[in-house]
Amino acid sequence: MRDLQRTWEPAVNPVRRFVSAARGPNCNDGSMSNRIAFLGCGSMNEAILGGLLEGGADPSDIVATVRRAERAAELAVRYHGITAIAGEEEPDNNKQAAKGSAVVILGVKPLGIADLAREIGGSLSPQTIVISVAAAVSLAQLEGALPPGQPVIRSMPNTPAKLGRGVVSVTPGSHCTPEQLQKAKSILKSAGTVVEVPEDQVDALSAISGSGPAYAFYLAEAMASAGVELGLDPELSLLLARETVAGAGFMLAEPGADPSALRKAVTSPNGTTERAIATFDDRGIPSIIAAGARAAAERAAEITRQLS
Ligand SMILES: NC(=O)C1=CN([C@@H]2O[C@H](COP(=O)(O)OP(=O)(O)OC[C@H]3O[C@@H](n4cnc5c(N)ncnc54)[C@H](O)[C@@H]3O)[C@@H](O)[C@H]2O)C=CC1
Ligand SMILES: O=C(O)[C@@H]1CCC=N1
Repeated sequence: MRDLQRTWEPAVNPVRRFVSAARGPNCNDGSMSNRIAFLGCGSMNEAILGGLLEGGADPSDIVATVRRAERAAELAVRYHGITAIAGEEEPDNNKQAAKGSAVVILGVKPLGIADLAREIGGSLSPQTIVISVAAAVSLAQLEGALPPGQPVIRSMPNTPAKLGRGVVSVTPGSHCTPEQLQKAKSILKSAGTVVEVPEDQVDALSAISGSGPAYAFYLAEAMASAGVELGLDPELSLLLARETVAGAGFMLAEPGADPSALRKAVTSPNGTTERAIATFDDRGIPSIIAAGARAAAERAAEITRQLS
């Protein structure tokens, strides 16, 4: 097998060069390497990768696979020292990355997960922990596509993982030992708060924390549009919306923060905020949000059925 440690220098020389691996597929003492493979490094896997590096992970322990060479170059420049391999250049990229990795994180779309799991099955060590971040792909579906006995964890992260502020759920499969679960948790905690949930709660969790960042961004978009409607300059309105949602997010991140108490602290009796919140209540915003979350969870269940 060729060395996995590669870097890119597109500003100077767009041609990939290979340098020697810091660690081989297995350490000399027979233990697994520390390598973590991100197979399918798009939005979600990149966010986790970024969080791990922010948390102090060694870039030479990280390998990422993608389809396009341009994307591999982008990742290798953004996260200096990692290895990024494009399938359009090396069709066995996923197998190369999986081989010798202690942890493999599957980050392709739900429909592609089983094919990817089957593709890499023969390259995994029996101890390699396979983590899937895909919505709707069940542990049974994952285990069915991997070699018998492979340790598997179903996870549902979210994109603030990139800043180490994500929420990452873990649900161990039937062959995952407590030590392997602990190892996965200790890796994922660089990406944010790790919670363990039973599998029958993953779709609900996904509808709140997995999709949730999009709801917060949607709120910021709506606030920015509302400001323009009230006559603000669009650039100023966007700035106000972004900084306000971000600032409120920081307040929510304080230990013990209570969203209801924080809201009340902004809402003077008979003041302006009270009028806005009353309008939101009249229009049924809480039930609209609940309906959206329910629709997200139902869609996850629908995809699971389609994959069976
Ligand atoms: N985006 C999000 O906020 C969240 C996404 N997820 C899950 O993460 C998974 C990925 O979603 P996104 O990152 O949003 O999608 P994405 O499209 O941004 O990323 C998928 C990446 O996989 C690559 N890819 C596809 N097939 C490949 C293959 N055979 N080999 C190597 N690379 C391949 C694509 O080129 C792309 O870069 C999905 O299963 C989704 O359910 C879970 C939680 C949140
Ligand atoms: O929209 C999706 O399907 C993924 C799963 C949770 C967030 N994004």
